[in-house]
Amino acid sequence: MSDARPDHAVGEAQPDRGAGVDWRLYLVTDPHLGGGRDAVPGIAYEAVLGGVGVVQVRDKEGDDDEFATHAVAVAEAVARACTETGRVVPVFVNDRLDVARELGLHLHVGQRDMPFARARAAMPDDLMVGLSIESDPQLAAALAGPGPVPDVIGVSPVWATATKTDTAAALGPEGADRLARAAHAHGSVRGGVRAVGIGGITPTTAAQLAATELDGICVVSAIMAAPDPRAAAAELLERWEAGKSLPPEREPA
Ligand SMILES: Cc1ncc(COP(=O)(O)OP(=O)(O)O)c(N)n1
Ligand SMILES: Cc1nc(C(=O)O)sc1CCOP(=O)(O)O
Ligand SMILES: [Mg+2]
Repeated sequence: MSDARPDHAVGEAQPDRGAGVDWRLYLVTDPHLGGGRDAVPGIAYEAVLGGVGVVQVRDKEGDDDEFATHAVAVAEAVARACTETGRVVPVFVNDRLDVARELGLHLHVGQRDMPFARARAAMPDDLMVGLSIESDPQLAAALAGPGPVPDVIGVSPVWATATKTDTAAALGPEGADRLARAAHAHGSVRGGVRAVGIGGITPTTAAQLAATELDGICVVSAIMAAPDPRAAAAELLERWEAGKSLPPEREPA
């Protein structure tokens, strides 16, 4: 599992919106695991101080107005942490296109939400749209063109998780690596389509993914349910980085 990346300078057809984003550690929020909706902004703030580089606001309950109020609170907390750290941390909205548009936030959709092409067409050009990918055929379809491709894919799930039980079959590190390679090889975005793995990622499993071509790991419970979200984020990042610095596994002779 090498780090080699193709050169995408030729044939670029889509803005590289994901450039400059620190994809290594992506937090998806959850109001229940976090101890209630009101606790989520504080957790997101702490998580960014601990090293989270991307945040997605996910809350399946409530109407769009309630969700928007919640998303504003989370985005403001992330902005405060960015001011303190000098970093730029993009905020995605899970599922809700109208809220993302209204608030000027990025959007993540899944295979059972609205079609990606519809979401992309409705979103402003400067905002990212992410898509969940559960299989090779789904990725092939997402990259087939001729329309825009996702700015980032959530490779899902890497492992089974109690946080979301209606997932596709677990891909494992090998499957996640295969999908990340295919996303990176896509030629219409200069840096390739970014890929983060989601599902069952903990400090223990994070290091196993560092050897893949994923750009990062995406977690819910490992940060939302942690007693100290800042320390949890820092530990996840440390495990990811430690895994990156291990020598590559030798091919059998
Ligand atoms: C980064 C990322 N990847 C995958 C998902 C899952 O999206 P989806 O399949 O639409 O499921 P819900 O999160 O909407 O329940 C995600 N949210 N983020
Ligand atoms: C939000 C989400 N989507 C998944 C998918 O497979 O599409 S798994 C998941 C939850 C991941 O939670 P945890 O980090 O606690 O395992
Ligand atoms: Mg969804």
